[in-house]
Amino acid sequence: MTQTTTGPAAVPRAADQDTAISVRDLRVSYGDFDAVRGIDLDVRRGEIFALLGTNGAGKTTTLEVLEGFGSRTGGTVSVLGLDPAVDRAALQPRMGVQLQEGGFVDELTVLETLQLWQRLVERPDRPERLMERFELTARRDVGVNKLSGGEKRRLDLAMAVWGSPELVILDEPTTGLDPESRRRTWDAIQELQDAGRTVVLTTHYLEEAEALADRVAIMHEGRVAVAGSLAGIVAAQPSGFSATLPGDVGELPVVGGTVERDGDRVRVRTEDLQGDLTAFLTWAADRGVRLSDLRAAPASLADIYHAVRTGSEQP
Ligand SMILES: Nc1ncnc2c1ncn2[C@@H]1O[C@H](COP(=O)(O)OP(=O)(O)OP(=O)(O)O)[C@@H](O)[C@H]1O
Repeated sequence: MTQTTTGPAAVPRAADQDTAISVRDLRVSYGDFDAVRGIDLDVRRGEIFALLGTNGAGKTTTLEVLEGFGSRTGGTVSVLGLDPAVDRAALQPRMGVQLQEGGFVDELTVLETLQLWQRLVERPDRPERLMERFELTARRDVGVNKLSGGEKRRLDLAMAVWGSPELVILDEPTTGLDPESRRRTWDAIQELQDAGRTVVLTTHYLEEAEALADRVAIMHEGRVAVAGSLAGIVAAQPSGFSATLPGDVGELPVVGGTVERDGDRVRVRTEDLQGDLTAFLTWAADRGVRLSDLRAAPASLADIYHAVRTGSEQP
């Protein structure tokens, strides 16, 4: 299916010292299917921004527009002060990109691939440094078509961070990596930020976003459902407590939050943790109900993601 496009809808906003990416009302349609349905995004310079979301939410489509590979149906997009649909050539030296599936020349070895990259990319760097950084030195003379999935992912990442560009866009950088390689990739992403670079990444691993991202956006069905700093979006969500009941205890107390029951396990999500927990404990004490495994906890990113996925968090 081909993308429908009416070209850039408007001139992007002027470059802002603090803003790396600004997206307003971005829309992308494939034929009559609306993959991205009017999203706004702001990525600040020097931050790590994670785009999360369900399968088919529109993350890759959005990244492709930012990278200048995908065309949009509507909206304005500014990347490092430029419109990627118009200024891709000017952006290329300033931006490193890792696509979801890298394309290599099968006939080349790892070293030859990086040497070719050295000739193509305007930012200076050395194949040896990148092979060392991404544990590919032992595979330097191996054809890229013989690499494992994880090794290919690391080679792809090496090419994206080549010469430490101003902005790095990574589409699922750690998918298929073993835990140790994932950890090293996180270190490499963190190093980019320490050097003042901006990183935008997509991931299905919530712990990855929690470990790395300053701010996140969760997409669902072409829209941004939730966006902000991790601390901010978690604080805006109801907390919860859970406990296991000893058996049949009759009617549970009425509390302000939502009560879910699964066998003897009861879970309450509430805006008023102290009030509802007090009511629950008072009810248990009055009836001599002995609760076990009682836990109170703030909302987690997983809770928020679940709420987005199940539609209880509407955009
Ligand atoms: N070239 C295309 N033609 C038609 N539909 C497409 C095309 N590319 C993507 N889509 C559809 O657009 C929607 C968004 O796809 P996209 O790849 O952006 O999602 P995603 O959030 O990256 O998903 P995932 O997490 O599964 O990688 C999906 O429903 C997908 O099938």
